Amino acid sequence: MSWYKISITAAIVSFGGVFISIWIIRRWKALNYLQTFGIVCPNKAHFIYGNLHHLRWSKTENVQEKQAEWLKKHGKVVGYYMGLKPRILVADLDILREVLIKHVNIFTNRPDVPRGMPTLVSLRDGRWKEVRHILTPTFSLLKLKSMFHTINECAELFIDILKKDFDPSKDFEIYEPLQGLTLDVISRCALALQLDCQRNPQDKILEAVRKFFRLDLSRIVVLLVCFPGLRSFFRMLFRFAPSNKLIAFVLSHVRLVVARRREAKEVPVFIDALHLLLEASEGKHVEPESGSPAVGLLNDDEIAWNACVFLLAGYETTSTALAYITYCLSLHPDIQEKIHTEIMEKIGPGSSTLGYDDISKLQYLELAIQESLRLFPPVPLFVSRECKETTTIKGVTIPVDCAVDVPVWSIHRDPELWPEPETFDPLRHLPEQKTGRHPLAFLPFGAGPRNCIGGRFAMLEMKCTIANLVRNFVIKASEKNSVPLSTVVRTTIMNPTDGVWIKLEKRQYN
Ligand code: HEM
Repeated sequence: MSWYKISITAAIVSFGGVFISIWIIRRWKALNYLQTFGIVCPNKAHFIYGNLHHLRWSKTENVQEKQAEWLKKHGKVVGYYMGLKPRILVADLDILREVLIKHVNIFTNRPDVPRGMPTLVSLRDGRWKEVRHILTPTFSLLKLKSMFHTINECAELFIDILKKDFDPSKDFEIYEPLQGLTLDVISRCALALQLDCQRNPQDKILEAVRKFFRLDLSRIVVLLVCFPGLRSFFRMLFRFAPSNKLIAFVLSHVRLVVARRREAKEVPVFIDALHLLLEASEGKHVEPESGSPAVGLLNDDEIAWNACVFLLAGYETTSTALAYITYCLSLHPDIQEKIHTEIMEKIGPGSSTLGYDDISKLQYLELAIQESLRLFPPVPLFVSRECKETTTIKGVTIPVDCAVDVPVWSIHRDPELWPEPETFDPLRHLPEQKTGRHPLAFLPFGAGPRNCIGGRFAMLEMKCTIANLVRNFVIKASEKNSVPLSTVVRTTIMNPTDGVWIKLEKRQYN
């Protein structure tokens, strides 16, 4: 071999050696980042995955159970790594109050949400604040009142379809019909888009959003978590991915509605989210904080994406919550009967249409819904904030770029906050029972200025649906459900793995 070939080989080997050494040192340093700030990391992080394999690949436990185990063993602040990304699981409610509420300027953004989609969920810093300000009035009490008629119409159709299809001798899977219901409701209330998913379970949009939430992106997510440097490459590939096609499909429908609205220049019967978004695009609505009028305006992309996010966020979360409530009531006939008695006393028997004021009288029903949200929070892993500057709270130093994760499921089942946490007891949520309990002990909708914008809307929809259901049927337990009910978190929503099975018995009134 000639000398110059030897020197080229030697140069490549040395260059490769230096490159690999730097890569190893940088990874090693990254995986010791939290420890240098005194954060306890209970499990040794894998050089490639971090602690991903501890959380996501267990055959016996799901993510939220593993988190609960760490917190039980190692205290209320626990560090871990998703790939190289440092994260701190914080179950100390005083620290969480500082993070979610007091220091919102430092903890403004959600970590790891895909960038490039200008939605409320993923927007950052000042732009998030402006868009949140524009969209907050969408679900004010007044607007909710004007939406109630539409919500109840969909709930009544749900009951009619159940009555037509039901067979008292058969077990009935209720999660899928509930998904049709919630998509009909949110598409009408947020976008004035008349879908008919309940009568047409093959509706293309329903199928598209269903597929979107069932996509198992786990392998790609694992790669991205382990090698964040690959993100731009995958962003390019995602254009061709099925999930992107589904979003594009929903987006194109939303854009069509936007165009029709603009042409017609009509004001809808009630002011829906799309109307507010369109007004914002014309500068009628916004008071930009920056002083420059153009900054506050929404562009067409932001309108379509945010309308789309309402559709997605409002559909899966609420149908999942409703499925768990139905499940809890099927196991607790005594509580179901109390709800029925309340309906009889406050509204009366018969088949009169429910009104907004009727629903606000049903306090015990609201307590039962809250208790189901405590035991089965549909969004248990999404309350999370990225730290913009190293901050010390109650002696715990949270380093810059680290994510603070709120273990909602563990907090909701902490026996110090909730005695006998496995017991389904709606009365825990009575105002007098709440005194003395930390305000952050219950966070199914997150907390602070970045909490769920649709929480009140979801509560109204759930109360209306369950009131209609309990008024017409006795919900009975089915043996088809696993005990305890098996759940799975694919991305953000905790779904019942095999749906929710119940039996229904029609109520008879004279
Ligand atoms: C039972 C139903 C629902 C549950 C359990 C739920 C739960 C949550 C949670 C836990 C968050 C994160 C909050 C945080 O980080 O502090 C969130 C955010 C959000 N939710 Fe919901 N949600 C529900 C229904 C809805 C509905 C009906 C809509 C819209 C119509 C909606 C729209 C959103 C949006 C846009 C965000 C992001 C807010 C922001 O970043 O400013 N959600 N939700």
